[in-house]
Amino acid sequence: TRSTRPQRLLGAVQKNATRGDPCSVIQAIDHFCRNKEWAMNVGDEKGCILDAVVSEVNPATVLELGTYCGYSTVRIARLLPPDAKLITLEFNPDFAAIARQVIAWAGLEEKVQLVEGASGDWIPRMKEQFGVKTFDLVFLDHWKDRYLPDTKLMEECGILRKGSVLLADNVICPGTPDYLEFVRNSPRYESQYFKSHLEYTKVEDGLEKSVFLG
Ligand SMILES: Cn1ncc2cc([C@H](O)c3cccc(CNC(=O)c4cc(-c5ccc(F)cc5)cc(O)c4O)c3)ccc21
Ligand SMILES: [Mg+2]
Repeated sequence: TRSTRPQRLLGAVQKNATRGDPCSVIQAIDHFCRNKEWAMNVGDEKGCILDAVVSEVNPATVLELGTYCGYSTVRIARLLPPDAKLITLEFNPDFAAIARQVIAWAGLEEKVQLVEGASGDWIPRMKEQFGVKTFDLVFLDHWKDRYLPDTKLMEECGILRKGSVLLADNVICPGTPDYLEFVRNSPRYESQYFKSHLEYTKVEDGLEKSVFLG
């Protein structure tokens, strides 16, 4: 039977990237998506903004909502200090299977815990299951209508601390209007918009960085 796009993306990584070299994995995926098949990775342009925020926060604990093929997982994990931990949630088993192999090809398995399941089910279990008290950085890139409910859930579960940074992809395209209105108007967040473009296109998109004020 015909392969899937994630399978073809993994093939491009295994063919063109060097094992243990995260930058070559990132380049191989960006080349594949720009020249062969578009895929919904955060991409190179928004990826540079993601890199800057990760470097600024220098997080010990990161939560990623929506792994997909692991592109942003690799982008983030490659910048983390040695004993930092990235937990990434993926509910789609086919995406999870590809992402595990992409993360392994980059040699970043030690820093990444990929959990198969839905954000709503796992956010309440972070403390007991993984011994994580709070997250220094959360990258939101899953279903756009889940950004707001999951942010409220993270607050309720106490996994955000004063200064925790939320970085949300696609706030313009496909768009997350309810989330944007919330973080921009809530007194409990200091929000900033980073204008960019939808991955591999000229369409406007951007990242919203929101600092939880406790
Ligand atoms: C609950 N829960 N918990 C974990 C979890 C994980 C997932 C999956 O990883 C998953 C599956 C399908 C879709 C997404 C969201 N991503 C998008 O929909 C998206 C679209 C576009 C775009 C833009 C323009 C187009 F024309 C078409 C697609 C550009 C982008 O960067 C995207 O991130 C995420 C889902 C729910 C989950
Ligand atoms: Mg996205």
